[in-house]
Amino acid sequence: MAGAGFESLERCLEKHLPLADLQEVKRILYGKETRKLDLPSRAFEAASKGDFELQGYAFQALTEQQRRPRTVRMGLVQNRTPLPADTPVVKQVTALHRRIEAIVEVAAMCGVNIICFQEAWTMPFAFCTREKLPWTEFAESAEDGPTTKFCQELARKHDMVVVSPILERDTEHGDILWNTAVVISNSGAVLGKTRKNHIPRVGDFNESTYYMEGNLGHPVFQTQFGRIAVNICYGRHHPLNWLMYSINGAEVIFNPSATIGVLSESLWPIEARNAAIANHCFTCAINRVGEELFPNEFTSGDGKKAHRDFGYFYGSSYVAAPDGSRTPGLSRNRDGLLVTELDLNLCRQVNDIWGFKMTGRYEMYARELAEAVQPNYSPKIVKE
Ligand SMILES: NC(=O)NCCC(=O)O
Repeated sequence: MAGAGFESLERCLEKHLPLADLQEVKRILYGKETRKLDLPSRAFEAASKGDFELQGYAFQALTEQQRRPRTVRMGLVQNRTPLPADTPVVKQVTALHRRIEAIVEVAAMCGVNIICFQEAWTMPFAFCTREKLPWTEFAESAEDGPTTKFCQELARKHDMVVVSPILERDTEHGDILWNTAVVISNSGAVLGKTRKNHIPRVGDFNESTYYMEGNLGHPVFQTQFGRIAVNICYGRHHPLNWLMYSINGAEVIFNPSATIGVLSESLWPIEARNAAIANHCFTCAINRVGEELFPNEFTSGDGKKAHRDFGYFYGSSYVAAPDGSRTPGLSRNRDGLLVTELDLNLCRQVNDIWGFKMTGRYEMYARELAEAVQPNYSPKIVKE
């Protein structure tokens, strides 16, 4: 399994394919070509100084007679945890705040309207350990914890909507933990929060020791820059999860994630992209980067030796559009900011062509699913 040595699929194709073949391969693998965004040179300079990658692409929609283009810029941030996992908790959180602050500065130079960070961005992805302290100390209030306050400052300063996925401690309800994304308006107000609906129990991703399946359903947030939703990590394997955000009107669905190569790298380019196609919306898939080493060994319940690392988080964040086109991914091995310009009018334009909302037969599925979840249901198998 490739680690940091393999930079990205795109670089590999560009390096090895003759130009004519490369164009055809990209047409088939990536759909209609996204235009490179002309981002300010000072943004590239700041990114290079801050040692993170900066890429920018634009998706086009057709010009309409009665609606003006609804052009907005999204920022996706992928990053390593800058300090070792055994550093004191507050130091780690502060280092992450400083890192993200620098990346958001560059996003602001690039005119980003909505920015989203990776899943549980204020901490190492410690859920594999199944230990409680110190990891549960990374949990914070979604409404007024230090990270939310930090993001409110960013939102106000840069007139930017901030999507901040954190480990939430809900002091109003028994001090319990949730895997939550806080959505902060560009005014600086907390617009609301959404919780991870599907919790993995796969190998080291056995997260149910910490929090249970979200209880907030599928909220969509009306922002000044479009209607957004957040489908956290493992939720991307569940087509109905994407569907419900889309039914509630999401035009852009973020998928902040933490996932490793050995488990999901071949699924990664497919799932969020397929969700964009199936639901006539944009999807933004974000993954963390690098290896995280924990102080104590843990096992994965698979008979293999105990280990202290999780595997390789392969980055590769990308955006997919309702017409099936997608940006190249950020690299597998560097912190990065992906800036994309979207015309949200594309959602309805593609809906009018393919008509999945119209042909979806939701009433039939609602009826059949309502029957199928009954304890006395017997599957409709026709036998001789
Ligand atoms: N964080 C998380 O839900 N990871 C699960 C692994 C995956 O969905 O690829």
